[in-house]
Amino acid sequence: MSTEPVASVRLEVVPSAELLSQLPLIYKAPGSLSVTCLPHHGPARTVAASIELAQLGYHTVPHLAARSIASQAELRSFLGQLRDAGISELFLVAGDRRTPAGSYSWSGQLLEDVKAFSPEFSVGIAGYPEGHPVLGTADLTRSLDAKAAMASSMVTQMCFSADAISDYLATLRSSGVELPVWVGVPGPVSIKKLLALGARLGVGRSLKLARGTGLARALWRRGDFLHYDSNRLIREIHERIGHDPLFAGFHVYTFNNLHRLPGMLGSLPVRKPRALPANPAYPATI
Ligand SMILES: NC(=O)C1=CN([C@@H]2O[C@H](COP(=O)(O)OP(=O)(O)OC[C@H]3O[C@@H](n4cnc5c(N)ncnc54)[C@H](O)[C@@H]3O)[C@@H](O)[C@H]2O)C=CC1
Ligand SMILES: Nc1nc(=O)c2c([nH]1)NC[C@@H]1CN(c3ccc(C(=O)N[C@@H](CCC(=O)O)C(=O)O)cc3)CN21
Repeated sequence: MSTEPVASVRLEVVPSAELLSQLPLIYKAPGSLSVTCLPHHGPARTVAASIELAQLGYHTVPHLAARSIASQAELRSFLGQLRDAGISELFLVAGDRRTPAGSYSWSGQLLEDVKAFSPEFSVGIAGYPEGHPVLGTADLTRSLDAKAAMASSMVTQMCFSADAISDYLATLRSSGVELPVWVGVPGPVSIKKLLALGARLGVGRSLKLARGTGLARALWRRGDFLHYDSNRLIREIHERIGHDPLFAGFHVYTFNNLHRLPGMLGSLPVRKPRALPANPAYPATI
């Protein structure tokens, strides 16, 4: 019998009208989804889309960006709507809004209120295997120390290095953080978009690293400089940390580039569903 570990997968999607009609065609419920909260969208859009996706039967994890939440009253209202839709897990992050919309300026503050108002939610927080372009290591460590005890899991920022992720898990463990880690990897996306978004989101260091390693090799082997295929990176990460008890699975940043997802999901080293439905979906479901 193979001792090869299997992984779970979760897709990160951006809320949009097309998503709700197109996603079910290629990724079947009850797969897991993580729904972004971008500054120019605002949290109400994330909440509304998450509720619709949950109603379609997905395990849905809305992002709540602290700096985009206007007030405690707004937070209570969002939590009530999400709970009523059967949603039980959130991802809390500071968010990229330059000026906070209300009194929440970082995710620890938001986490405290979520736990005070609706302790039944489990909460994921962000992790940075390669640091953050603006926040220093001391800031990140302080923030993690403050949040870890209230959190149930971590999602890592997009990263192209299996070594960096493996080292990060070791650092977490040595600092006593034992949260299950969803490892954030890019999905199949055009190189142009990846570079543009990466620079804006602050994953420049990772991208620079990737040019010399996994990214460049993957592109070269495929003879395809237009699209990035993260299967190789995923395999490398899986080989390195697939057996680690802290490894929760892959969090795939899809950027809603759905048409290339089937090929990627089909080749992931993921947990297969126990019983295949009559018209099998891609096996990348939990
Ligand atoms: N990893 C991801 O998926 C996402 C990451 N982000 C980025 O991550 C940053 C940090 O988010 P968390 O890990 O939740 O950090 P956090 O909320 O735990 O904050 C860590 C420290 O950085 C400070 N800080 C956070 N955002 C700041 C900002 N925009 N300007 C000035 N100081 C700030 C906080 O006051 C705190 O001292 C966001 O601001 C954003 O750049 C945003 C959305 C998603
Ligand atoms: N700093 C930071 N902020 C984030 O929001 C973020 C991260 N990092 N790291 C990982 C993921 C990736 N995220 C993103 C960011 C942008 C798009 C995106 O598609 N942006 C489009 C606009 C989409 C729209 O308006 O509907 C763009 O062209 O900017 C998707 C996911 C969210 N997450």
